[in-house]
Amino acid sequence: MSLDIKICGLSTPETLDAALGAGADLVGLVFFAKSPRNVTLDTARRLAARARGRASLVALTVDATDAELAAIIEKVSPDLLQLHGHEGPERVAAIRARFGRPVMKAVGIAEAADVAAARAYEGAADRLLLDAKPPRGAMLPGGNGLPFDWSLIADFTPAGPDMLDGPKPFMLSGGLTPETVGEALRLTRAPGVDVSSGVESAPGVKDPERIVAFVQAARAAARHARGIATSVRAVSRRAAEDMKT
Ligand SMILES: O=C(O)c1ccccc1N[C@@H]1O[C@H](COP(=O)(O)O)[C@@H](O)[C@H]1O
Repeated sequence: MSLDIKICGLSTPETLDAALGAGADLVGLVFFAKSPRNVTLDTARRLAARARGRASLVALTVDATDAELAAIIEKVSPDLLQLHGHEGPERVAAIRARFGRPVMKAVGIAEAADVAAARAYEGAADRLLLDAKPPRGAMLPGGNGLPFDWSLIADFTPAGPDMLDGPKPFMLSGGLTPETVGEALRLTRAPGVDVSSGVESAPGVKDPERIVAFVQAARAAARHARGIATSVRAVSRRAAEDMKT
């Protein structure tokens, strides 16, 4: 099954182990001082060593300087850089070229124009993260536990029998929870999902049970979608064969 699941904002060995044990594909560490999930470089280095080879390690930064990114790469060696600030397409492309790591650019979505604006990053970033826009005056540009109107991105993944087998151009985030991720996947057919607040008992405090519940709910929804895609593929094949005879 090719759904990618990312658990973000992990800051302790216990909760990292819960995510890895549940089968998360990506685990995220936050490098942003204002966040309750912020980790120091030393903590990050220890967590990275624990996760290496078991899941892709993501370093989340917000308008980081080259010097800050260089320090993260030297100490933590993440597999993917998540850029969650105001980085424009040129800055994203420059970071990707300079540091030689894949880059996922987060784009806030509140209306159709934001979806169009996200397309501007498609050549510069390896992947997009379609997230809710932060509310006015919010301290954090993400990790606010707020969903956006998923119907805005209903066309981002092409419908059809191959919808789960193609490249993974984006992940969906913003207020996802174990209770809502199935519906989010059904409506958006997103090839990846990312969660932080929705698997916490308090801001910055991850709940191992909710992490497991989230991964299980997302996998169940993906299996269901896979079943539908397989049926569609079989029907298409039969129709094509009927046309030949
Ligand atoms: O989690 C944070 O503290 C954070 C800080 C700064 C930028 C982004 C942050 N989190 C990311 O936001 C999305 C959505 O999170 P949530 O599930 O709505 O809480 C996710 O990618 C987090 O990694």
